[in-house]
Amino acid sequence: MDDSFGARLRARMDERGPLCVGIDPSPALLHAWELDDSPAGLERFSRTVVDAVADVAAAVKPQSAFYERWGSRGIAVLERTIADLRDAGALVILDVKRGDIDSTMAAYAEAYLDRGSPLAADAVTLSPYLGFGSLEGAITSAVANDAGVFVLARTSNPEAAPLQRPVAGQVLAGAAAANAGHSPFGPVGVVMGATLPALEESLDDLNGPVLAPGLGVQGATPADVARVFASVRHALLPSVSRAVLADPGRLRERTLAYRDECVAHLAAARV
Ligand SMILES: O=C(O)c1cc(=O)[nH]c(=O)n1[C@@H]1O[C@H](COP(=O)(O)O)[C@@H](O)[C@H]1O
Repeated sequence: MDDSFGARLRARMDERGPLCVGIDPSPALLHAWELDDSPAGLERFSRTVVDAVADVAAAVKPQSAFYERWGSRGIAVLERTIADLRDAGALVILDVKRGDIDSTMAAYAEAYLDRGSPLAADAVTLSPYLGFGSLEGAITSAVANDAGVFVLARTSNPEAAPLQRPVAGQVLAGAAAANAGHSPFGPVGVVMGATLPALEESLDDLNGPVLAPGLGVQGATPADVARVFASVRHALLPSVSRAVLADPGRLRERTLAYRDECVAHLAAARV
């Protein structure tokens, strides 16, 4: 059986639809949930999200920053959250946006991708701004561990374009080269913001998944995502955090609503 990240992700997307749900326990959301801003609050928040969405999302994406705020106690909660997600059958994309050079990058890969690590996820987000080649060790490690990486290409935030536009072609070419020959997807996904008004770069040769955060609070709708990413609809993972997390009583309902809207708009989208 093919146990690669690409095969596992493909199976989840076919089974559950394409939605990725973020776990972003910000101080504002902890407050809205009437939880303490504390490791105990983080843990309660994370467990509640895991219970509500782990079996309906294609992937779940914990945002490491909100756990790192609490130092070792926060990281301990993140470890348990990753374990809970895996026990519940969810694919975990750990959002850490790491990027560094040779042995340092290798240490990050060991922390987040090595099967034996307490923080091992199915995939991590990586930043390519030390050169796409600096990620090579992490990509090799991902393949060896049946894991994946998502490399920032065109992010959802408004200030990103002047820096990223000139180099996005290199990022996409590097990802496509690493994915060549893999089926159904290679190990290297890319991050393309759901808020992008249009695709300026072709994703036709990527042969990898496309993570598109920015649904909801950042302004993108399922219709926008379907319009912009119609050409790669089978590889698209739209991602939402705050718009689903805002109300603890409606987590599952909002997840299913976003998922169903994404499925419907993607199915109807014209290339
Ligand atoms: O890598 C990411 O997930 C990411 C990339 C990007 O371009 N934009 C972006 O918002 N994200 C992350 O996706 C989440 C978005 O959260 P919401 O705006 O609440 O849906 C945050 O954890 C961001 O760090």
